[in-house]
Amino acid sequence: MITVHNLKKTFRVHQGGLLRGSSVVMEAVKDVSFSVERGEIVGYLGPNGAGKSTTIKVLTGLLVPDSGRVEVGGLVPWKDRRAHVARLGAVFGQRTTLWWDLPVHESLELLRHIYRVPEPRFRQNLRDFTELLELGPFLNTPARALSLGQRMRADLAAALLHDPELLFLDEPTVGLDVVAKERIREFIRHINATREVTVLLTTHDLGDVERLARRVMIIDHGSLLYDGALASLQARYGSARELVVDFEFTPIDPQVPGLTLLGAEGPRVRYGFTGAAAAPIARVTAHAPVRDITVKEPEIEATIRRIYEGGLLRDGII
Ligand SMILES: Nc1ncnc2c1ncn2[C@@H]1O[C@H](COP(=O)(O)OP(=O)(O)OP(=O)(O)O)[C@@H](O)[C@H]1O
Repeated sequence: MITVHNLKKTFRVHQGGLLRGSSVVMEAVKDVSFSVERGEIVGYLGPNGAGKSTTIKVLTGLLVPDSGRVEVGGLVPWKDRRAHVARLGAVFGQRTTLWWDLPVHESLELLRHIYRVPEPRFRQNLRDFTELLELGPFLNTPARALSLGQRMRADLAAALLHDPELLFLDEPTVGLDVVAKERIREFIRHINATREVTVLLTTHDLGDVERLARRVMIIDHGSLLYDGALASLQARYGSARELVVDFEFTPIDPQVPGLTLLGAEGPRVRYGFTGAAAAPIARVTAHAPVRDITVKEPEIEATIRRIYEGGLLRDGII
């Protein structure tokens, strides 16, 4: 579906004013290669300024790269712009594609004309999305009067009305409460499963990634640092699992052979371990009488932070 080979995009950045100042070349995307299969949901992650939007803009045909080969569904985005755009949809959490003063259904009608969606297909899609996204109560409301969650749902419908094969989602749940986030994620999963829509998801919300994407790509300073399963990222770069033990009494010596002591506060002691929990639990219970034990999994958030901060994957470590 998507093939990107040695993609490079630079910007000339002016310093000290356009007329007199000098300019430097900023390498937003350095040498990025990846491919995405039809029907995949891929999380595209990276800290601010990493190069995510630049990649997406090239993929949508908005920017022409300096060099590299890019094909989406057999088309070169910036060359076959019209045909390309007809096959993709996009939702940007931070802004809307709806007309601000028009009732939602009129925006959708306008998009039907722009994308030349056949009338029966439009009706069917509108029916489906109205039901799945519960658009009914606000189809007659202008976009400016929608809540953020309603606006996001209307934007998703707008992006999918013309049956795109590929969907770009940029922060699709930003600013929403947990219930609204979950509803949007459920819908994305649904259209991916039932319509085989390929999804490229850029987000800072790792909940989106955990719930939607099995595969993640991580970019930083314009270079791809990781491309693979979310699960292996966690297994390879996540911190250790944690055993939180409440002993019956404050142990005289909280050290347990084979476990890493992370901290002790009265009878509550935390240990780090890797692998299965059974053996560490047996060790702890043999050490002193135990009242309660919980296992804390390392958070994906912490793993990704470690990668950004430590440059863990840079310099050929992967
Ligand atoms: N039009 C432009 N002119 C000059 N520099 C740009 C332009 N667009 C992006 N850049 C620079 O390129 C780098 C990559 O930016 P990009 O917007 O792709 O990052 P990002 O990963 O999408 O970040 P964010 O998460 O903040 O959206 C940044 O240093 C940015 O300042």
